[in-house]
Amino acid sequence: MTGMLASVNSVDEARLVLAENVAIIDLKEPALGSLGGLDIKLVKEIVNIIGHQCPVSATIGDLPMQSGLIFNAVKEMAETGVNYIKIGFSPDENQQEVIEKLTQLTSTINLIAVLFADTNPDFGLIDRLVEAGLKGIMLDTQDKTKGSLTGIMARSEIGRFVAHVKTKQVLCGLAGSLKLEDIALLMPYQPDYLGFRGALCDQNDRVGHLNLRRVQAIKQNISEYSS
Ligand SMILES: O=C[C@H](O)COP(=O)(O)O
Repeated sequence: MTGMLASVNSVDEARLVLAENVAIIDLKEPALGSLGGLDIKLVKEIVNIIGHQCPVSATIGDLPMQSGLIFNAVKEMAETGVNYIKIGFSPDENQQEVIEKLTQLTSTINLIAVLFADTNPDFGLIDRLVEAGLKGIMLDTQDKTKGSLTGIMARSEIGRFVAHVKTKQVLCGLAGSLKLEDIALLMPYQPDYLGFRGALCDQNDRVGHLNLRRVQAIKQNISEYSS
């Protein structure tokens, strides 16, 4: 069963997608980058409003691969009560150090690693992230001007990613400027989540406002392929 992850940046947007029964409400500030971090106080406010009606994830921002910086940002975000914290893993010689530092947190905080399809990600990282105790791995895109995940990475590679993550029995998500028509291309791989921001907004403008009809159309389309 594949669920819809919807990225939002305000109380109003969170309420809108909650009413549409999305599977995960993802808190981020798209204007600040691919994984732009939302103000911590606002995250806390939204988490309190959502209560336990829907799982909530949040990003810690597009941070460099510095273990102390990421560790502190995760700890701070965890205090908001979000269910999942998403961390971007850009190719960098410090990736292993970051993973090792995060093992101190993975028994108490649900961490999701985000690999970027447009940075030639190393799928060998999947095993190391799971061994460190992360609860899920997503594929997304870093440069939002390059188009959809399906145009950036060969579908065979996307399928290989999903299959690999699923064998590890952690959550598997796909995102990256996904459009309505990408749903049909990606559903055969049965990821746990398909994540959207731009396609939910007027004119596919990810820094613009959510459009209810677009949210409904994408939710409906995923449901049709799931049933
Ligand atoms: O986690 C999902 C992302 O927010 C997707 O954003 P995007 O559709 O603008 O690439």
